[in-house]
Amino acid sequence: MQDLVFIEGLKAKAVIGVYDWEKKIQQDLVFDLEMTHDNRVPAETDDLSKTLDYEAISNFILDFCAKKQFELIETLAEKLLIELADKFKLSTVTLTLRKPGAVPAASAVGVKIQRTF
Ligand SMILES: Nc1nc2c(c(=O)[nH]1)N=C([C@H](O)[C@@H](O)CO)CN2
Repeated sequence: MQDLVFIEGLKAKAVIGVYDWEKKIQQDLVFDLEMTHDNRVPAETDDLSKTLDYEAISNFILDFCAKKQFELIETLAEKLLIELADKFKLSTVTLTLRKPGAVPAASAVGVKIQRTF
């Protein structure tokens, strides 16, 4: 198994959706991320700068959601990963993005994507 740094259940607010009423409100989104990283290097040096800082990455996602607006969660997921990969030098990332309120009969709906940069 490859080493990972992960973030689970990160809750963000965003203006997101295809319908007119959705463009006037903020809705909940929930992010799970798995990012491959060789964790032996930070473990040997005990140095935050040698790892993927899950706090900085979480804050980047919250800020991205607060500032950007899209119709599809697919678009948000794709554009977010491109910016995250550039800023944090990510290798392979798996992102699960849930929109919990979208289908009341479902506990959650969303998308899952994996990209290698
Ligand atoms: N695959 C997707 N399907 C749907 C999306 C989406 O972003 N991706 N969005 C909507 C609406 O915005 C919906 O969330 C409103 O409740 C419908 N289907």
